[in-house]
Amino acid sequence: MRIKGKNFDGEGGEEEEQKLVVGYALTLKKKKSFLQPEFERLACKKGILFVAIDVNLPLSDQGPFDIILHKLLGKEWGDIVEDYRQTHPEVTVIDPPYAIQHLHNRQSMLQDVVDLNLSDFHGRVGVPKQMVIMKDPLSIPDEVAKAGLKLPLVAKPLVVDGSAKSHELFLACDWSSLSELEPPLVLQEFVNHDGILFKIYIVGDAIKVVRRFSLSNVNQCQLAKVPGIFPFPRVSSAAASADDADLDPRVAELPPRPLLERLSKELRHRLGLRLFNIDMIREHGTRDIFYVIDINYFPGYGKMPDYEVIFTDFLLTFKKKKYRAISCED
Ligand SMILES: Nc1ncnc2c1ncn2[C@@H]1O[C@H](COP(=O)(O)OP(=O)(O)OP(=O)(O)O)[C@@H](O)[C@H]1O
Ligand SMILES: O=P(O)(O)O[C@H]1[C@H](OP(=O)(O)O)[C@@H](OP(=O)(O)O)[C@@H](O)[C@@H](O)[C@@H]1OP(=O)(O)O
Ligand SMILES: [Mg+2]
Ligand SMILES: [Mg+2]
Repeated sequence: MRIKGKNFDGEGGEEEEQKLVVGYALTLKKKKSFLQPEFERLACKKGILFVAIDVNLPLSDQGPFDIILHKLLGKEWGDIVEDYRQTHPEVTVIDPPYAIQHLHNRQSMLQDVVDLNLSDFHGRVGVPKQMVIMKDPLSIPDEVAKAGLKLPLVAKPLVVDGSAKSHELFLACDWSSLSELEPPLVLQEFVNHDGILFKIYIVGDAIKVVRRFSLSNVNQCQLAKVPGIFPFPRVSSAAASADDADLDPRVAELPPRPLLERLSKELRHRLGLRLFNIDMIREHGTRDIFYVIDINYFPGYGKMPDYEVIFTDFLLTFKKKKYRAISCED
């Protein structure tokens, strides 16, 4: 007998609380950073139960789930999730593998920002001039010159597959060194941005923006003095936030809220994704010229302030009238 969201067994009057069951398929690293004890506790209090998916067992034999969250490498896993999505329309799979795939290529990931053409809405949002090099490193200087790109350039592996190598970036400061780079890659003009980057986290309809430290400006004089290609560290994914740093207010000023809302909403729809973040920089010497340089699927939400509450609220929007006899201790 079901009464007002409770399930009674009819005999001893035992109550079974309704649970929202969230199956997750995440790497160990991601599980550790995302499923922090405080988050799990809060979610549990709100009736959300996280269940680990065993990737060695058929997905359909597990559950039942209300929601599936996933971020694992490889096409094989993507195919399994896509197949499950097709055959289990009653389960909310966050997000569709084909939509996530779009962010695995550094060229296609920024295409929607270009198409969006946000040129006069509380500021301008574009992407740095960039080109793709598929092969033949020796031809890079010529190709770059033909495309009209200016030095310095940021060289990024074309494919982002979650591996450490796909995050190995280089700053290329002179023409001849360009041939030392390893295609396939994206070459992107380096945009001076006073060393500060805005990470815009999206969780469904929610938006949270934080400041992170980034690369310092590079001037033409420095360029002439230091020819070559230089690897650079993953400065902006460090946990250290620049939110409390003593910054020039013109540099620290967050991008206008209406612009962030419009950009996030558009990208959510165009990408067909609910969980991602956008790396955005403000061009040095301007107040409202912004560039999107990177978009990441299911980023490090553990570093997002208030992520526990924001994520719990997001999951609760999928709450369905289902009653299950699973307790948080199971
Ligand atoms: N076009 C650019 N102009 C200036 N700085 C840039 C540019 N592209 C990248 N950077 C700097 O390099 C960092 C890494 O670049 P990017 O975010 O594209 O790499 P990633 O490996 O995808 O990083 P993430 O860890 O966020 O996934 C940026 O956070 C920023 O500090
Ligand atoms: O390492 P963290 O948990 O912080 O998350 C990072 C995440 O790594 P993980 O998914 O393996 O955890 C990265 O994913 P891949 O591109 O390598 O797939 C990428 O999204 C980064 O941008 C995230 O850092 P953030 O941009 O949010 O600071
Ligand atoms: Mg980035
Ligand atoms: Mg990235």
